[in-house]
Amino acid sequence: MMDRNYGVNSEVGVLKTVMLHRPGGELKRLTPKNSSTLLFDGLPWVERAGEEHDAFAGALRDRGVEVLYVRELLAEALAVDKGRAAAVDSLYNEPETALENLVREFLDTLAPEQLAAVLIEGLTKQELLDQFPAGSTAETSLAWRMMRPQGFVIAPLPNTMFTRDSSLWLPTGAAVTSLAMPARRRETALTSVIYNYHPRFADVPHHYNHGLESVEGGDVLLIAPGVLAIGVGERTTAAGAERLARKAFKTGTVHEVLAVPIAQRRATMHLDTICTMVDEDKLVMYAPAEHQLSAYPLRPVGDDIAVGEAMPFVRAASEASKRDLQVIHTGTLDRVTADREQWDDGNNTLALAPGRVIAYERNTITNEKLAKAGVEVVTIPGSELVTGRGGPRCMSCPIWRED
Ligand SMILES: NC(=[NH2+])NCCC[C@H](N)C(=O)O
Repeated sequence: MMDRNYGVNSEVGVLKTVMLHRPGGELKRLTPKNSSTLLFDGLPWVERAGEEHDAFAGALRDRGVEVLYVRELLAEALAVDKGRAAAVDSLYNEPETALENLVREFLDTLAPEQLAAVLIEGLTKQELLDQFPAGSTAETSLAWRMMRPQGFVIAPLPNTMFTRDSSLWLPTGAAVTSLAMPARRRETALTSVIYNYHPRFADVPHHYNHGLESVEGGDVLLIAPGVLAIGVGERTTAAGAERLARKAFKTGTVHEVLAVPIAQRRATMHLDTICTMVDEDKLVMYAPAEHQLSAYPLRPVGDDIAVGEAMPFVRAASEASKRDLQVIHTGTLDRVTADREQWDDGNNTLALAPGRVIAYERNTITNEKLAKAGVEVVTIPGSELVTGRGGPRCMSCPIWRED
């Protein structure tokens, strides 16, 4: 690890480099009609969301973290011919149609930055007609003919700001994940383009890919060096967790994986909506989960794996990490505050270093409890960002942490 500037071996090691996406035009696509399909619980005020996100990035930079942006990395990867071809090809899985040809022709006219914007923000029929009046060449396409002007020729990706989910990093390299929800699947195609074609990542080994069983980064917690916890629920399947575990064991850097069944509900879509590590021996957790969560320990045995008996999660995590883990509860013990602050991502913290986390300012009770437990809490605003149901951990993909 010495001379590499990537790799993540714990949730709390000093954060050096992180990938974010500043939300923009793709959020302007959200309407009351499409927001739930696009996985938002409200319609964010887009400009304010951008400002809140800048405060998040600023809090990271002020503490010495290098912030990389998806849009810029993508544009740089699209400047590579093969990267551009892969990105455009990822839009289609059928043989050519008149509409596809038209879109391809239009995309060919775009500079890398513009192409990156369209791939994230999407493109409507009307926008295509305005920018590329040759639209009539698609008259032989039924899809084109029947599409309303506001219909999407390229669907927007409003969840791009949750960079946690479409890839994750192990000590030895990156794993592009396989997203479960149709509204998000294309995000991983773009993440792949970045990791495959951006010169910064040229030498990085890949440990998963987006064609495999579904796994989302929000479900994967590196609770201690060499120990992964993987939530199995709405977004990550048991088969996905098993596949990732096997691949992680092959890297030689992970020696235990805890597969943690979680309820298949929106409020608990990922393991990191239920708990996150705030220090080497502390985690913040939705109180009812402490006694409900269980874990199946997986260990490598030669080329295969052994699956142990399910046991209480906190005990399994303490044993695997050889630490007596202390649980700090979200909100208060009455279910109302706990449910509210869990829903608003009170336990979705991002560790900057052991005992130092970024959290939404709105979850005042949880933040107070963290402070009382000796955790330094750096707060950021999130009134608009929270409408997408994700907090500081979901909005960040650590690429490099110190060991
Ligand atoms: N790691 C996370 N908890 N990510 C939150 C993702 C939120 C996003 N709107 C979704 O439903 O997919």
